[in-house]
Amino acid sequence: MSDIPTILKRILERKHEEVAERSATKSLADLERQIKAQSSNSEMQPRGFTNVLAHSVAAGLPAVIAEVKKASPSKGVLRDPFHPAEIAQSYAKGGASCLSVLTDADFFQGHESYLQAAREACSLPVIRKDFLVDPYQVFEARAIAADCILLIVSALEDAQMKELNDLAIRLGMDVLIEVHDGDELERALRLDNPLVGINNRNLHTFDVTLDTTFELLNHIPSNKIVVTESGILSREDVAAMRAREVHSFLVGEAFMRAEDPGQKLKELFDS
Ligand SMILES: O=P(O)(O)OC[C@@H](O)[C@@H](O)c1c[nH]c2ccccc12
Repeated sequence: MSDIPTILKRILERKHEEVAERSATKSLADLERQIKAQSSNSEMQPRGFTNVLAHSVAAGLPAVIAEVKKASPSKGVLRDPFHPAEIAQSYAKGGASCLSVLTDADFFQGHESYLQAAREACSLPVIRKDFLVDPYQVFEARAIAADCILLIVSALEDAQMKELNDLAIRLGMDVLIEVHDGDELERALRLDNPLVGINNRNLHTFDVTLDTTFELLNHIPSNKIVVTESGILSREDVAAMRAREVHSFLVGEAFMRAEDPGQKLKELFDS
């Protein structure tokens, strides 16, 4: 992994430190016990992230994974003040299929409590958006009731990716596998997983182009659900994707900059 980009590399280094710090405070065994103790609580049951997307797509409707994100390394602060529960309710009202909540603190000003607050405020399935490099973080995701995790192919070796994927599934969560180029896609397709995210943002340079999705699309078997991620800003962007049979979208910035995020969702996606 010598050529991983500096920002991604910095983030991943920090994630390894974070896991070391956190597991010194709360052991993996403690986390597992917590998950077990919570498992009888119906509020904690996984909400079926992939299922919700699959239903929309089968009905020919756009499925929007609406992101709760205060800031990003490339754009700085996107929303201030920032109230995850209110944003979640607004998204639910606006017709979102699922939520994506950034839990990374150091680069995205996210927090685990934001995921919990957003999830409690609605009945939508939620993906923990973070940089997962260790099984500890997968257990952590389930402990805060995440319904799905993100795995970024460029951040992981094959064996690690499979380990984290299988663990998430064992814990009842779904997995969104994120790719940015053909090599990563090939690696992602080796996992038996229905959800493939194509990130239009290059994590090396932060450049965004929707062509990333258009180019990789032809190499994805039709039984996969393709989620186009990042840089969806206008109704034209949405129309261009739908014309190519891409019906699932992960959108953050366009919503976060709007006064009423759910209203903005309707503006972009209502026909
Ligand atoms: O804000 P945008 O351009 O609509 O993008 C949302 C989402 O795709 C982006 O936040 C994202 C995609 N993959 C990630 C991995 C980590 C952190 C963030 C991301």
